[in-house]
Amino acid sequence: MSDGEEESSFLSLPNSVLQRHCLTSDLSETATSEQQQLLIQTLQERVCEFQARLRNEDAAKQLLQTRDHQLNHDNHHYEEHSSFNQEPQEQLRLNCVQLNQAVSSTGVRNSGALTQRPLDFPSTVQVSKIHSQEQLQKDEGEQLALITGLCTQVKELEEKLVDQTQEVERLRSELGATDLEKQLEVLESENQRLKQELRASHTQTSCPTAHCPHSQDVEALRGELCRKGEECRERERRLAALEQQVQDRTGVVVQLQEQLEEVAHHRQQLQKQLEEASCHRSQSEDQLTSRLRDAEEALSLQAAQPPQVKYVTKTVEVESAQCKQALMEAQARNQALQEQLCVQRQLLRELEQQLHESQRTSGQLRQQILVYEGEMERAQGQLEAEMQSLEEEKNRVIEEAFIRAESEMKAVHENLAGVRMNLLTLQPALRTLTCDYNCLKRQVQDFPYMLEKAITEAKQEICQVIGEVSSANQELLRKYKREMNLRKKCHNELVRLKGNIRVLCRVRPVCAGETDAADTKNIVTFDLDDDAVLYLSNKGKLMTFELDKVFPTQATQEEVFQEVQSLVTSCIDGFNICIFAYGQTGSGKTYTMEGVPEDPGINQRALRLLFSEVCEKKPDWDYKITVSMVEIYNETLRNLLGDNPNEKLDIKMCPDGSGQLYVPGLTEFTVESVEDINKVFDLGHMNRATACTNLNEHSSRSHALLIVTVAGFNSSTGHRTSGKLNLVDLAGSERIAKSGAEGSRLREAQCINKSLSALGDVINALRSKHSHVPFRNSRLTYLLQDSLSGDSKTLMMVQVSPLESNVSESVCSLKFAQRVRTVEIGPSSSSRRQAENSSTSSSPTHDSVELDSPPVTPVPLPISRASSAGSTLSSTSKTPSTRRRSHSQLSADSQVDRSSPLVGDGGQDE
Ligand SMILES: Nc1ncnc2c1ncn2[C@@H]1O[C@H](COP(=O)(O)OP(=O)(O)OP(=O)(O)O)[C@@H](O)[C@H]1O
Repeated sequence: MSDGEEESSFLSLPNSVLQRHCLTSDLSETATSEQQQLLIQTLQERVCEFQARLRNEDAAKQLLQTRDHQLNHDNHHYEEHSSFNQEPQEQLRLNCVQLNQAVSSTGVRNSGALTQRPLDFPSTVQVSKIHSQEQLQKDEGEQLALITGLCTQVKELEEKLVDQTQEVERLRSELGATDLEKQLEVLESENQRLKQELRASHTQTSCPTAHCPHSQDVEALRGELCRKGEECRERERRLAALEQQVQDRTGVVVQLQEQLEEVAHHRQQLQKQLEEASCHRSQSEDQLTSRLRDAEEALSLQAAQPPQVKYVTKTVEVESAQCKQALMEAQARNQALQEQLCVQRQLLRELEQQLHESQRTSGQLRQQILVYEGEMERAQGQLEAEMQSLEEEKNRVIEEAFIRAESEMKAVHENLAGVRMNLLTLQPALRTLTCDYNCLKRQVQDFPYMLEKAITEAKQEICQVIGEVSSANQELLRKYKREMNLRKKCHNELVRLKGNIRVLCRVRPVCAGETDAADTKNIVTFDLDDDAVLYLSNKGKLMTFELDKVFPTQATQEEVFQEVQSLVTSCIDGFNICIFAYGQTGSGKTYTMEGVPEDPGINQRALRLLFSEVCEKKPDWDYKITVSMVEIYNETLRNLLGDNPNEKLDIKMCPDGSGQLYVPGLTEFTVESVEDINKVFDLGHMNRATACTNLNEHSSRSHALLIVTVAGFNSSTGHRTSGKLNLVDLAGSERIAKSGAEGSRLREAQCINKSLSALGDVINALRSKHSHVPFRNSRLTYLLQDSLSGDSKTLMMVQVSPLESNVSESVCSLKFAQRVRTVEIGPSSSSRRQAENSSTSSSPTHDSVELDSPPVTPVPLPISRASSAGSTLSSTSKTPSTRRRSHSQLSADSQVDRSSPLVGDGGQDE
């Protein structure tokens, strides 16, 4: 049997019962219709009552929707304010929203189910049988179990929410007050305290700190400290922001919790209402059941009573019309009730469909709840992991900051201790400095007065010292002049003692090309004990020659120059000097005078010595050195430094009537260095070479003169000096008979012999004090007139060849040299010089006159002719000497021994 059939039978039960009663008894039918009416009224009242409850449930549903909307709004607000751990929070928020929606929908649907359930009971009460009632009770129990399960889940979710809230609170409390944070706070407070101490110490020691060696360290540490403080403050700000976020989220969670509590409370109210409705339904059910039972009992009692046929028949007969009418009406009402019952059945079926849908929705919601729970657990796990990592990160950062702050604090402490120590050590120094400063301040205040006083005293002292120095300077200058004159005189005397005419001899070595020849036997020997003696082996006889000095073959250019440099120095003092190189051709005259580039001779060394001497006398003396080069060939005078080397020069007398000679057109070059000398020598050699076809032969047949003039001026004394150094490379002295010359060679030889003979005559005349000195017999003596007369000094370097083939010429040269030497330094002359020395010492007046007199400027080129023009010796020796004597200087020439005539071998050829 189906449910519809059961319900139909159940609903039709009263009618069948009534019909049966109507057939059996009119009383029972009347009672049944009244009961049915009462039942119908009761059912109608219950329907109205459940409709009112349905409206209440709709109102509750709207209230729940409103709260859901508020929850969504709060969740949205929570989402907007969430910035910490965005992803897990977002997930949590979505889960909460879904959960809330699920709870809301579940609540709504449950409430809907609950609101629909009371409608079931009247229908069930009216139409179901006992087993149908049990089925309904079973369904109701399932729904109640479902609601209870949902409530349990809601409670669990609430508990989880509470747990999460507590966890958040715990984390927030941990964030706010961990040990590390406490340590950090302690460190920060300690940091602040140290900063204040450091600031105070810095304020107290602002001045000493400027000199503190650790000030830079302190400044650096202070900067580091400020930086760390900034970091701490930044972290504090971040921590405060995190706390603020946590507080905000906590507030949101609390709000959500409150809303959930409200929802739960409302749900509990609804549940109570549901329970009340269930209770009320069960009561109504019980009442209906009892009434039905009473009605059945009444029917059974009525059926059990003996039938009263008569009365009934009568009654039926009497009341049949009325009963029929009532029956019709009852049937009509029954029909209406059946229609209503059909409607209610239809409604019941719809409600059952809704119940099924609600059950299906509940299953889906359960699954969603499970899904949400899983997601919530996962989100919670992620949140816990994130919180754990954040916690670890926070602890690590705090530990690092703590360690760093500790080390920095230690360093700051150490530096502070150092600063304190420095302060302690600086304080005494500061006191000392203060005392020194005060002392210096007083000194500075007194300084102007002291300075003025000191300046005045210094001025006086300086004036006094200047006066003393000036007088001492004058005295020194006077002494200097006296000493200079004395030195000159001494030097002059030394040179004079050596002889005004000195004769040296130099023997050249055997040259490389001469060693293989047959006549290369060395005929010259020397005395090892006496460097003035030379032995010459001539045809088996050993001839001895004594000269002033003999240079052996191995003598160097420097050694030779050592012997002549005193004469060069005399030139600076204003004396005229003549240095001759005499000897046969190839005996080494040019080598001695000019030398070779790598080993220069007397000419260049003399000029170098002049330069060095002149430099030493600066700045008192200012010297000018000029150079001329002249060649005399065949009694012709040629200017070797001029533009035209073939131009012939002449010796003329000055037109001013002074009687001095000069050489018009003679070129002079001022030289100041060795480079100038080399240039002049190169120019002279070049001009000499252009005027001849064979330079070697030409040089052998001509005299070469290098005339050096040294003019000095003393700016201190105003004195002037002028000396002339004549360096003469004479032509070869070999005899014509031996050379066998003819023609031009014969003329050359005649000119050479003439000039050499004239030189011998001049020296002889000077020696003999002849009234006439034949200077004009040759161009050579005429040109050297002023350098051969007076107190001039002459050095004759006799060059000798060591070869046997040249022995006769060597003998002639040596005899000539020895006679020249004899003229000056004969025994009588030496004794006279000694006597002169003794007379010098015994004649102070004469000596004082000589010593105190400055050197007289000798007659420069142009050459004075006064001596040669003089007819007597006195006049000859007088002219230059007189000039010197006019400057209180006596001529040594007056002491010359005139006993030995100079008519030697040099004139043998004539
Ligand atoms: N002391 C010496 N040491 C080395 N070589 C020397 C020396 N003297 C001369 N000679 C050499 O002897 C040679 C002849 O010398 P030098 O030309 O100087 O003679 P001279 O007398 O000037 O001849 P002339 O009258 O022809 O000019 C040269 O080659 C020179 O180098």
